Amino acid sequence: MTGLFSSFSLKDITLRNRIAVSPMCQYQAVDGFINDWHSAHYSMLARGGAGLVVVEATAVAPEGRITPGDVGLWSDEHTAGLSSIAAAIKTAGAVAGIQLAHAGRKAGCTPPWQGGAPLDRDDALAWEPVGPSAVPFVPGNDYIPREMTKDNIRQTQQDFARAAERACQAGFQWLELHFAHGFLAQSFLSPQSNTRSDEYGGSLEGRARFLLETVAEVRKFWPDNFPLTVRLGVVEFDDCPEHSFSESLKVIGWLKDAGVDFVDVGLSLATPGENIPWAANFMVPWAARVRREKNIPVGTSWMITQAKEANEFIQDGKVDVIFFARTLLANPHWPYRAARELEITDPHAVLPTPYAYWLQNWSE
Ligand SMILES: C=C(C(=O)O)c1ccccc1
Repeated sequence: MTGLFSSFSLKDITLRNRIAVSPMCQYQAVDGFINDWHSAHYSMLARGGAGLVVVEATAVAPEGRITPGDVGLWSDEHTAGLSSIAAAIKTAGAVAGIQLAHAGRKAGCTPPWQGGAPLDRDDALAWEPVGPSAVPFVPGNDYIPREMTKDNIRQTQQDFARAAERACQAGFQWLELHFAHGFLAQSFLSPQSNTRSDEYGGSLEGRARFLLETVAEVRKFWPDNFPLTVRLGVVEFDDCPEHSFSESLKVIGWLKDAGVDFVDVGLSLATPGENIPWAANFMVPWAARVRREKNIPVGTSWMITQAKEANEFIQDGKVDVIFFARTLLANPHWPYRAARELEITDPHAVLPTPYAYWLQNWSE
């Protein structure tokens, strides 16, 4: 019976259940390197019973970091640390995934708990952001990205490809390209941020070109038998969400043709003024439409917290995998709680043996 605790196979990879740890930036790295924080963080989440653990937005270039504390994979030297994370995730029984990112015009900021604003220009850690056009994320703000040249574009696409190659070398088996949240790829797609008049702007084909060319380059280095996925902001909640959604459906068709196997349906966040309809499960209907209209497996996230609802979304064929973020931060053993609530046979078995043994006959 399909449900939250049924397996999910894509290419040669099988998830033990439909619960994914959503990539969640920790902003604890130094020069992109993994440290004890990440080791404990990802081991904790992987031992909680999820089927897939996706490592946080990992920068493909130093200037693509959201903050100086972002994890990086722009250098061969980063591979060893991430390989230990991939190994820990797989040892715990989950599939190891990683999200590759470039924050574009949203790069070079402080972590959200320090305000999330751009670093002071005289901060030794600061750098100039880049983007499709010299259009700031905050209208009228003087934190203006440098417009990328075509050489810059090609270099960034190669950065994604080489980072994908390193991710495979590190042992990851699920790759997510971060094409959402107003970061670089999303900012090429959105006419709010891309005012280019060359082949990387203007028409939808032009605005999607960076995404499609990046997928084509990554496809050369990421094994065909492992899932190549994207997190894509599919809707801009402006005065006509259906317009951006219809564009996104076309782009998803092109991405599928280019070799994308799965879409993690996300938010655009291309501009600060979006009127996001925050509510429980509010992205599920959008994900279900993508799945139905483009015949591609999907996942989604945002304010999904209830096991019975999540189970129904899978059973009803609305989504294939659910990406949980704060639900799992709040309780890393949430999958075990969900298994009990859904009355799965041997719910304790979602946990590693040393935990499962002591919980097999336990009740509160
Ligand atoms: C740091 C983020 C990411 O990696 O996507 C993010 C950005 C905006 C909202 C939620 C998460």
